[in-house]
Amino acid sequence: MNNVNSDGILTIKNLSKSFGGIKAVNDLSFSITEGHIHAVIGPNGAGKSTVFNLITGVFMPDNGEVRFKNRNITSMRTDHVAKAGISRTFQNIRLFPEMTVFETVLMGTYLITGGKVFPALFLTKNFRNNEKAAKERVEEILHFVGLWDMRDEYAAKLSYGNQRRVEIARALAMNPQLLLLDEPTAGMNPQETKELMDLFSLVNKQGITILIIAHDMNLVNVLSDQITVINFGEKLAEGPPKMIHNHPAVIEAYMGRAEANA
Ligand SMILES: Nc1ncnc2c1ncn2[C@@H]1O[C@H](COP(=O)(O)OP(=O)(O)OP(=O)(O)O)[C@@H](O)[C@H]1O
Repeated sequence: MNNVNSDGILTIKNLSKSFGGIKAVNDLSFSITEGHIHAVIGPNGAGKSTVFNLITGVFMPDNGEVRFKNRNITSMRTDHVAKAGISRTFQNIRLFPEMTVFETVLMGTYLITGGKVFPALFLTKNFRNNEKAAKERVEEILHFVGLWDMRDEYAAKLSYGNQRRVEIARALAMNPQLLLLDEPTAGMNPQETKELMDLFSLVNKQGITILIIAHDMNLVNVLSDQITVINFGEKLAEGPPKMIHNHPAVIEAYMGRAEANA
């Protein structure tokens, strides 16, 4: 189970993390191929969000390694992980109530502008050039995600589906090579889900590799190239959607023993 392709854009090797007595992630290894949409699925409490938090430096692993583009990023600070080229959205949408859509996405470009106080205060030429480039980038992204007409509205007042788009736009503003999406369609209606799936495909076609956590089997079956199934923090199965869909251990873990036997 722990054989991993170490040529992937992101490789996790023997990763473990416990909280008290709970092994949230247990000796987990997998690798994501550049350009793929890779899904991580599993029942509630399986350890999916913990994996994201270990990749992005929110938690330090007890054991194991995270490599991004052949660079060891294990336990790297979250802002350094973002600068290295990994950005993410959260399971619970995190938006500032007093910021417009444009301002929120502009925040994501601080990696381009540097976000430094001195040049901002004295409006240095460099700062103005960076600021102009950042605003142009935000405009481009807002058109891309379909939010340009809502740019001056408060982000937190938009529909749930559009709030999620703002989060995705903010993540894209950081120019990621790898985008991590933690249950991006949770709480969405079928129409919003369909539209977001189309958006993820478009993002992927721009050359951005995607790692997505999802509960919705249909979503991952349609969207992903590869699926890693985890349960109790361990890898249960891995493969393309067709293989995972019919995997008895996955059906049992994911949908319950009764359905597996039906
Ligand atoms: N900060 C924490 N402190 C203590 N326990 C935690 C913490 N984060 C996660 N856990 C525990 O680790 C286990 C894995 O949780 P995690 O949130 O990673 O699972 P998940 O697969 O993302 O679940 P869900 O699908 O419900 O979001 C759970 O038992 C959870 O209670």
